[in-house]
Amino acid sequence: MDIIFIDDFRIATLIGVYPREQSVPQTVEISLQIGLPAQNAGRSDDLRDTIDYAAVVERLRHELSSRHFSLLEALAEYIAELLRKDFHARWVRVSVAKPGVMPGIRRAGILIERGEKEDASATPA
Ligand SMILES: Nc1nc2c(c(=O)[nH]1)N=C([C@H](O)[C@@H](O)CO)CN2
Repeated sequence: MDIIFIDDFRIATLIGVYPREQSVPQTVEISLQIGLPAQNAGRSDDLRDTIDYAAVVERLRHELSSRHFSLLEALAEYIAELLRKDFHARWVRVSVAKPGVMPGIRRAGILIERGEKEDASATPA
């Protein structure tokens, strides 16, 4: 399995359980690991054989500009599902965090993994 990663994508969105959080956007930090079959693009050197990380970022910008989630868990689940269904990721690790959410805490968040990490198509070395 090859893993595309996007680290600390910072974006403002409506997120939170409290009333104020439903009208004032907050910054969240999103990190993604996106697993796909090994070596295809490495061998072909063709963007069509992989997942375009720029397309992922643009899609998330679009989605998060028009949605509200109460929990970070729900946002992470939404992103994981989108990556698996629309980008055909085999396995994803999604972390979503709120920076500075409480005094003395750098950030708090959630990390989820979805899909199969084993690469059934991998040939033994
Ligand atoms: N497990 C979670 N706990 C909390 C969340 C969350 O998304 N997942 N959210 C909040 C509030 O929205 C908080 O961020 C406001 O400071 C509290 N706990």
